[in-house]
Amino acid sequence: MVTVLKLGGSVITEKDRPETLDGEALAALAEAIAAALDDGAVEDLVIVHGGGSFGHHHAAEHGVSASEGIRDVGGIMAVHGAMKTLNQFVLSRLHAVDVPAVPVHPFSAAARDADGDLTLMTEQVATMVDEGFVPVLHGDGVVHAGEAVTVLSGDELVTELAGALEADRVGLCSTVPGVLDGDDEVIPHIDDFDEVADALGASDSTDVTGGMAAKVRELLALGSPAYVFGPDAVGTFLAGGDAGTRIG
Ligand SMILES: Nc1ncnc2c1ncn2[C@@H]1O[C@H](COP(=O)(O)OP(=O)(O)OP(=O)(O)O)[C@@H](O)[C@H]1O
Ligand SMILES: C=C(C)CCOP(=O)(O)O
Repeated sequence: MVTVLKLGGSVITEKDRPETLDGEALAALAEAIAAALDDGAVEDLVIVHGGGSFGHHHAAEHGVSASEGIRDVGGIMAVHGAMKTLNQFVLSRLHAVDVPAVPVHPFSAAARDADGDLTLMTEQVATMVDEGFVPVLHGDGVVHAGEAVTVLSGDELVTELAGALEADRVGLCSTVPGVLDGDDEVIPHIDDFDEVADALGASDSTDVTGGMAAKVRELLALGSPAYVFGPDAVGTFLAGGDAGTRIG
């Protein structure tokens, strides 16, 4: 029973203040994750986190997105370095509550071809899980044929991992309580992109990878149900309950 959980960058950081952690939000999520592992609600867990004010500010500053690449090593290292810093914060908070979290830096484990299609090494993630660890991956830069380096979003990693590890449950924890309709009410279930396309916008803050519309598209392509929910519902999701919006 593999669960893939993404901690949104907009949840664990102050998204509009460069390189600022939301330590309280991260600690609360770490507690909920530790509790779910302790009481056996979740057996095998893979965590992915987004960029928030660590990755996205540098990516915007250096003009790199998921499709527009950069070759400048200084810019590449600014994005990758900031994401490694954020990853270290996430690991530390998980270690503080005895979650056996270990890092995977996607820059060194992935590539895109000229069409933008991603290949991600997942054998090491599977072995980490088999050995009782909780791998923690993150949005990152990725080498991209013909573009040098582009941005690899945490959402894309979630999709890849869910397929490769045959995940039973997939969850994206964001700042919103779910995908919202035109009246800001949570849409309980989405199984068709066009039905909700009008309500889906970009992110409110600096985000080079696309906000809610891109998430819904990625999750609908999964083939297994996925959930988008707010930080308060992470325990419900990990316990196997219906949290926020079910997609697919
Ligand atoms: N219909 C919608 N329902 C909910 N959120 C929406 C909608 N349309 C746009 N959004 C925006 O999408 C944001 C969530 O996407 P965003 O990419 O910012 O989140 P994240 O995954 O938590 O962050 P990161 O990409 O840094 O990991 C919300 O905060 C909101 O601003
Ligand atoms: C901007 C970078 C490097 C990470 C993007 O990951 P996301 O926040 O999941 O979209």
